[in-house]
Amino acid sequence: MKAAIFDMDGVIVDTNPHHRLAWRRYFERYGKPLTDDDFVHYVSGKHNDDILRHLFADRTLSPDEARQLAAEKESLFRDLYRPDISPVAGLPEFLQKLRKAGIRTAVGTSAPVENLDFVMDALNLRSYFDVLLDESKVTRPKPDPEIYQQAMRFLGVEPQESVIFEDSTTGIRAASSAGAYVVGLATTESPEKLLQAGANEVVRDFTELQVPIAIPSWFASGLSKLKS
Ligand SMILES: O=P(O)(O)OC[C@H]1O[C@@H](O)[C@H](O)[C@@H](O)[C@@H]1O
Repeated sequence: MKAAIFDMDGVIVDTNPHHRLAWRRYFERYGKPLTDDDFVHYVSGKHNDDILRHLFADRTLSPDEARQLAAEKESLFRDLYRPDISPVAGLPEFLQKLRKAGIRTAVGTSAPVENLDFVMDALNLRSYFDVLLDESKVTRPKPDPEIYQQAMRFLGVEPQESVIFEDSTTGIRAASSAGAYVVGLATTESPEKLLQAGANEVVRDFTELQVPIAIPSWFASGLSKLKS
């Protein structure tokens, strides 16, 4: 493993209960209910354009209208989440170990840059990442693999050298099509759903994970000679 790439919502921060509340209030404003099932199907891990297309299924929004509506919702979300902001359990310690082990790191989120900045700055996490990619850096949102392919390109690693951490079935499909090893975090959806979507393994949070220690190749080959 040379690189660890993280989704943000549901992986770095367990924001989905607050996103659900913000979207629910927002949907109600426009006369539509949002059930928990709807949230998982049409919202979690999706790009705002896709979410708004579901909300306003009866008309086409202009790009300007969509941008303004998304900005309104995200500002409501940040206000709701600000008092509760905290990292997913074990994440800061896990990031410190990755740094020590020389593993390159990135974030790939469908959220706008305002949300990414809000999380990085409030939790003081910026220095742990080599690359931060928000929605504006891609033309095709998840489940398309573009954001993860870009992250690997920036980090200079191959898919088989990368581990991606994701919590939504939409994000897991993106990560798995990018060809990486996928760890599902069961913050938002059930472990069964994450495995079905293509996760290679599922954990509850980062306290369950070990950082592999890099063994120099000369030492590893010496070890295998000793064994044989
Ligand atoms: O790609 P990520 O980090 O899971 O972000 C997805 C989130 O992006 C946000 O902008 C949406 O409003 C959320 O509802 C959505 O879940």
